[in-house]
Amino acid sequence: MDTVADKQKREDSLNGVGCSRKRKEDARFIQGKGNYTDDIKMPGMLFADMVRSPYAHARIISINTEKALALPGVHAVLTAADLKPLNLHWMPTLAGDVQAVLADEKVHFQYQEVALVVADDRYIAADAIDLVEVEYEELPVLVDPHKAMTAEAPILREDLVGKMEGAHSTRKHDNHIFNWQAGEKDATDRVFDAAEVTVSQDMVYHRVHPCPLETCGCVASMDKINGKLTVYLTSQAPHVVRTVVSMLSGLPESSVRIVSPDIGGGFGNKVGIYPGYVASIVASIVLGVPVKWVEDRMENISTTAFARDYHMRGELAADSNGIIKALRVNVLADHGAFDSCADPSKFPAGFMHICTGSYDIPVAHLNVDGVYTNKAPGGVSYRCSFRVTEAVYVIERTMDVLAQKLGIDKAEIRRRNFVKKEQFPYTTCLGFELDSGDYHTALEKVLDAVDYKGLRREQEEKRANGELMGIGLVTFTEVVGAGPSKSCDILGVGMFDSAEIRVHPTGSVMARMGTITQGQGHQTTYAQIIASELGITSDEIAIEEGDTDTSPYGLGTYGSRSTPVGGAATAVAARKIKAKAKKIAAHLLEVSEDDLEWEVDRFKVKGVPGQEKTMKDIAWAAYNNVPEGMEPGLEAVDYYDPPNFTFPFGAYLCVVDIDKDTGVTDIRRFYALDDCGTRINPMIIDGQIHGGLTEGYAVAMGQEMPYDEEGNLLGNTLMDYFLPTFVETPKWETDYTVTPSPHHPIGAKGVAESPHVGSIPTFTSAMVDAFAHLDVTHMDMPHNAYRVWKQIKALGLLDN
Ligand code: PCD
Ligand SMILES: [Cu+]
Repeated sequence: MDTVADKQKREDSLNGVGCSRKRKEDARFIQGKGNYTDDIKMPGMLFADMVRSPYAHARIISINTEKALALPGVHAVLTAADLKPLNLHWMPTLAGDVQAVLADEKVHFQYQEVALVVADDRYIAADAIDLVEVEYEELPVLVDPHKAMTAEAPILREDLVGKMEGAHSTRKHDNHIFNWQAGEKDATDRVFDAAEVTVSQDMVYHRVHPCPLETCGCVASMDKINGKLTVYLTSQAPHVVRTVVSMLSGLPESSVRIVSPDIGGGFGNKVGIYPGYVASIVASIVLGVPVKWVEDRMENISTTAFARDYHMRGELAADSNGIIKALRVNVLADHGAFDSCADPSKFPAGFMHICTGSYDIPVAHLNVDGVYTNKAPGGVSYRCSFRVTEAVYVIERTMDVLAQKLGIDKAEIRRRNFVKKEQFPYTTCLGFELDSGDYHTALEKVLDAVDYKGLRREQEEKRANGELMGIGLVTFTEVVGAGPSKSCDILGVGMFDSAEIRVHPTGSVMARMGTITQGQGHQTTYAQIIASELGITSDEIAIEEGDTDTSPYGLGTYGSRSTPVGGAATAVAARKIKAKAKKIAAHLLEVSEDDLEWEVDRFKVKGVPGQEKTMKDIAWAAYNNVPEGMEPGLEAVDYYDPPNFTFPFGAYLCVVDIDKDTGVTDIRRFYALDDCGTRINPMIIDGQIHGGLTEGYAVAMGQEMPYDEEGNLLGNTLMDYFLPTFVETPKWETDYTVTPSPHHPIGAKGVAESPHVGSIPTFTSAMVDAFAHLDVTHMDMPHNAYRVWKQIKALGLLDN
């Protein structure tokens, strides 16, 4: 007998969408049984290490490898001269520039790759590094991006001199990379000229570095007998790497296999292709044996994929009630020595034009100039969808400045300017179509939860006592899920993603995706989507990603795109299977398809109790009893090209107490409300939010990549570079609302980046708020105790 209880029981046993299922992958991780790139061992494998430049800008006069080659155990030392005949001494970047694989005549940043040593083991390779003699002639160094386009600036990229047509625009100077604009300049300027109130705030979004626990590395293995190149690589985008390797090497894609094994965190650091990978592949081809190259922590921090380094000015025009009339944003982007930003091809400034935020802004103009400096290349989206972090920072900071100028409360000014629930889908004046949102509800929920009015009263009392307490508030909108192929591609490949699902005769499932988990728990959550769609329990569904020989082509995992794109492909592929299953069920039950209805895990004949076939029955029949003319088997592939991005949002509030004598900050409270539409696994979402908030805290309060005037990076170890541990990390409070995406098959939006994107301006907002009564409108990050103390001192607040 079917009862409601029975149905519920079957539903629960699926562990499908909405269930806080424990992470399947944790069983191996917590037992030390993960399989990372450095765990890969192959017969005859050699080890590589990199000779790097001590100078930020210098000409290479000569490289002498003799002594290094004479060291017992050393097999080869590769330099640009060895790569040149193969035309591999330079490689194309995702941003349409080129980057030296091994320095060719010149070094452009400190620690740049100069030569690769290959030896019997890592220790010998490291000893041989010291024996490679490189003679340099130092050149003037350019560190300050503001000086890059001046007449006195040294020219960095001699390979580009005279080439004034860049990949994205005409170049105005030899150190200029591109100019990129969005919106309407004249119309915006006119509104500013006539506005009742305007504000303008300069801010530096400092250079930081995503810091995954596992550094970058690879094992390259050229099998000369079979002509097959296999590379184990800690990559967030293995299929793209395969395409690029094939294009560079001339090997057919079918002869290249890229495998991303377990990944110890990505955070955007593992999207790009680094010189070490190319050099290791060449070494394996030359030597005919597998070559392993794994960088150390210092190499990782100093040379791979920095993030941010945006020097921004945010301007708002408004009326005296704080209603925004126009937004103007100007950016000077420091891209380092080569433009290797990881952005979709047509977006040299990523999705910076989401800088209209959650607000109904009639007109805006965004201007971005990218320049070269003598710093490491990168420009990756460190837990953000391509410059969304920067965009949210500039609008949220400028909103606060406007509120302060008008004496309107931060919450109130946001309330007045929000895009309203009934305005969705809402097209921003810079061109994004926000799919869904309910900003007012989210904000009010947070204000109630923390007793905002009470906090403001407390702050007033504290101020009267000379104490420093700040309240930060941010209401953000992100753009994630790159993206519709019509607007987004990487090297010409559209940014769809894929899923391939096979249901076996006994009803268990093997599914493969074009994305790749780095700790997000995809093996757990994709199974939940399939479970709900097909009525098969999650535990019987195996998920595999990351091997280009077996998984369908996909663009990878970054920019919180796995759920919006890969998750959608998964649901659609499952629905294709379900449609076939329905035909088989109709055949088995000898009724028409129209007579069937779906219930949890089975098709039932409407109105005839007991006449039903479960997915398990159908799976078995798919391999021995299908309707006349139907092919056997039960599987489907879907390549999903999303119609739009998804726009998750949130409201974050932070309370800080600052010690007046030391500048030490205590994050007393941090309340984060996120809306990512349909929630697949609430526990994983909570974990993702904790992780993102912690990384946001790191960026806002401590992480930085300071360079001295000679281009020396000061602080490239974890002694200097702030990686918060359990000890420093504040306590996070999380909350949610659910506003599904109308165009996503299950209504889900991405979530993993939101906490990072949303929290960083919240910390700054709180820090500034502590000093707002003293007319401070902005403080640049990182808000470490020393910098805060200097601010306190400058304001004359110290007693002695
Ligand atoms: N609605 C919803 C959404 C979501 N989810 C979940 O959560 C996660 C996430 O998701 P997403 O948002 O979609 O994302 P993805 O794509 O997957 O991922 C990516 C991200 O992720 C994050 N997180 C993490 N975690 C970990 N552990 N590790 C890592 O590394 C990482 N990284 C980071 C980053 S940075 Mo970039 O790359 O920068 O752009 S971006 C990023 C997964 O699992 C999923 O399923 C759910 O449940 N629901
Ligand atoms: Cu970004």
